[in-house]
Amino acid sequence: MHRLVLLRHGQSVWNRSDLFTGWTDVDLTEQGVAETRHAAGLMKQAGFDFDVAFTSVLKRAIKTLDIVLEEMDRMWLPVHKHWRLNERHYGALQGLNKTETAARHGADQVFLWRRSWDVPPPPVEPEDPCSAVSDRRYAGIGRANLPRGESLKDTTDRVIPFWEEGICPALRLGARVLVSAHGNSLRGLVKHLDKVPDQDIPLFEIPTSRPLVYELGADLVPLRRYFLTEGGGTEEITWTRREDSGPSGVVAA
Ligand SMILES: O=C(O)[C@@H](CO)OP(=O)(O)O
Repeated sequence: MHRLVLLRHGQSVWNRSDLFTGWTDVDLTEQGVAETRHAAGLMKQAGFDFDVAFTSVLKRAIKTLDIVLEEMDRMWLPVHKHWRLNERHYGALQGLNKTETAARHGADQVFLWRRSWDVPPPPVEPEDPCSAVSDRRYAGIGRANLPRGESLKDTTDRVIPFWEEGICPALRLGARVLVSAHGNSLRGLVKHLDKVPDQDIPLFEIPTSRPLVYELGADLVPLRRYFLTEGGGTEEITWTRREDSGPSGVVAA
């Protein structure tokens, strides 16, 4: 059995202010730091340990990982940072208030932008300060490959190559893996791992700093998935058939 823990970063300054964040590099709030320390405590209490960690190139996920490794006295572990684990690029929505945007464009449109599988947000222009074009950390990617606004599908399509080439080899070697990333890069990974139908993924949310544990079989097929809870407890995720979504329809209970 292989164990993988997926951790969405703690509350960020822009989570607190209800702003579309995406690739904007914002910090954790005090609450985000506290809830991350708490998450580390839950993992320690459950007897978890890690051999390698992966994170994005955004400081809210990096700091979340640093806090966990410090709390678990594992600051010496190898850490790999990769832009493919970044949050979904929110295009021209980055920096806008989510509630005000819903008032302007309608709640249905904003729900499509935020939670649909394949509707991208309006793209950002390369000259816009929200664009990643002039950001040195993305210099090696090539302008043509830099996202200007991603749907969840686009995000998943760029996360999965790193999952397959960066993370799976470590799991196959027997490493216990921690991934500190973002709501949508992790939702995309969950969709891929559990083959969640497109119409059901909008219903699945990952709270900030709540360890999501996957137990994977020898072929890295998920056997069990659960959130860690207080006192070493677990909250199982069971993908159950949903009546109105056809034979393949599943939804997280
Ligand atoms: O703003 C963002 O980048 C994300 C995560 O906070 O928001 P959403 O909940 O819309 O996916």
